[in-house]
Amino acid sequence: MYKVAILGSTGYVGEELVRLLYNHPSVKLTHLSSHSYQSEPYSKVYPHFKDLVDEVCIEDDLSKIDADILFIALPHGIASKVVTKELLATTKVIDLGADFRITSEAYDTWYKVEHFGKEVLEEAIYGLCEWNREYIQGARLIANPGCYVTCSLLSLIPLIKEGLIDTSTIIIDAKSGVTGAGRGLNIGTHYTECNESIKAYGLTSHRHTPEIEEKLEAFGGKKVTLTFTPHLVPMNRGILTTIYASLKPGVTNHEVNKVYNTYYEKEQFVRLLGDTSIAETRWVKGSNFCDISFKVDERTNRLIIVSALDNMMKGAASQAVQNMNIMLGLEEDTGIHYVPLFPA
Ligand SMILES: NC(=O)C1=CN([C@@H]2O[C@H](COP(=O)(O)OP(=O)(O)OC[C@H]3O[C@@H](n4cnc5c(N)ncnc54)[C@H](OP(=O)(O)O)[C@@H]3O)[C@@H](O)[C@H]2O)C=CC1
Ligand SMILES: CC(=O)N[C@@H](CCC(=O)OP(=O)(O)O)C(=O)O
Repeated sequence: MYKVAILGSTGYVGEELVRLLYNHPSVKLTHLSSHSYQSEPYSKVYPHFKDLVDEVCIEDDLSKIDADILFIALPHGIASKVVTKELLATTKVIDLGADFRITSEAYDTWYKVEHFGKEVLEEAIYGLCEWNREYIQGARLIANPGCYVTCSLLSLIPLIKEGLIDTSTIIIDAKSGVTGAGRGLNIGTHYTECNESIKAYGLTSHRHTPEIEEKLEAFGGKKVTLTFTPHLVPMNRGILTTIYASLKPGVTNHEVNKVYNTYYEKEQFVRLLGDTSIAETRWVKGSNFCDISFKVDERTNRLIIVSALDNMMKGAASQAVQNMNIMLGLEEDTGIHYVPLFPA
């Protein structure tokens, strides 16, 4: 049994990690950290864990944590202080925040907080499992991708890699459930402020933009500058990305289908709906699936890709566990092969 610690265990992503790892056959949850709930039983913070996870939350003092694997589910800006070469010498780390996902230059520009871990940043491996397995296997530090980013990258990388779309025309119109904003109090996610309304935010400035562009270039092989506009939707979970791009001359529906199949046919967590049904957040809730659908608009010569995943699962916690499974040489679907929850 591998010993696992979680920093930020009381946040939404931390809670999802606890749920998944509690059921994971190869790990034992040994340290659940919290600032606000120190010395409180975890099941008091989240009563659905009663009689299941009653362990007491501890402070996030790493000198008191002896774990084989450390998940960090803290707001960005903290992990870069916590992760050191000394820590990595004894512990595999999976960070679910943004601190190790992008170059330090992009981080400085878009996050505007000091990065304290530049010495370890260069050894971080980007944990987009379907595209980076080979490197994840030997990694000591994983940067788990962002939720909007996972949905966007899985949809776009094959098409860019195979030159099917004009990379100067990409527009990602994305929607997120409210859990995407975390559990902390925030006026924008107060019930009366977000219910019965849909709003766009972060126009031209959302922090996932550089992550999407950087990784499309890394995995797709072409420099991309795109428009990314996220929206907050009054639902608990889910990411839906509707992506528009002009097709290169002569590219047909058949070719798009073929390319997706080439890359994802054998991927158990990417489900291809082709152009026969359209991806929806409800069909992936509580699962590690990313559903991808598309339609060629022959009138405008534009491709429209609609993809969905659960922001707390494939967009965060279950992808992090998938990364852990790869790092440890376990079956990749161990503890994360859930049928989506419906109705939810
Ligand atoms: N929500 C989502 O869908 C996704 C989130 N992420 C990323 O995962 C990370 C966690 O997100 P999420 O769970 O949503 O956020 P939450 O706000 O729900 O949880 C954050 C956690 O960190 C602790 N915390 C807050 N501030 C501090 C601080 N200053 N120092 C130490 N601990 C602190 C909080 O609890 P306590 O006070 O008990 O310590 C809480 O446990 C973030 O980096 C986020 O960007 C990534 C993908 C998707
Ligand atoms: C709805 C909402 O507010 N979503 C968050 C993104 C989710 C998140 O936590 O960001 P990372 O994936 O980078 O960690 C936002 O737009 O900032």
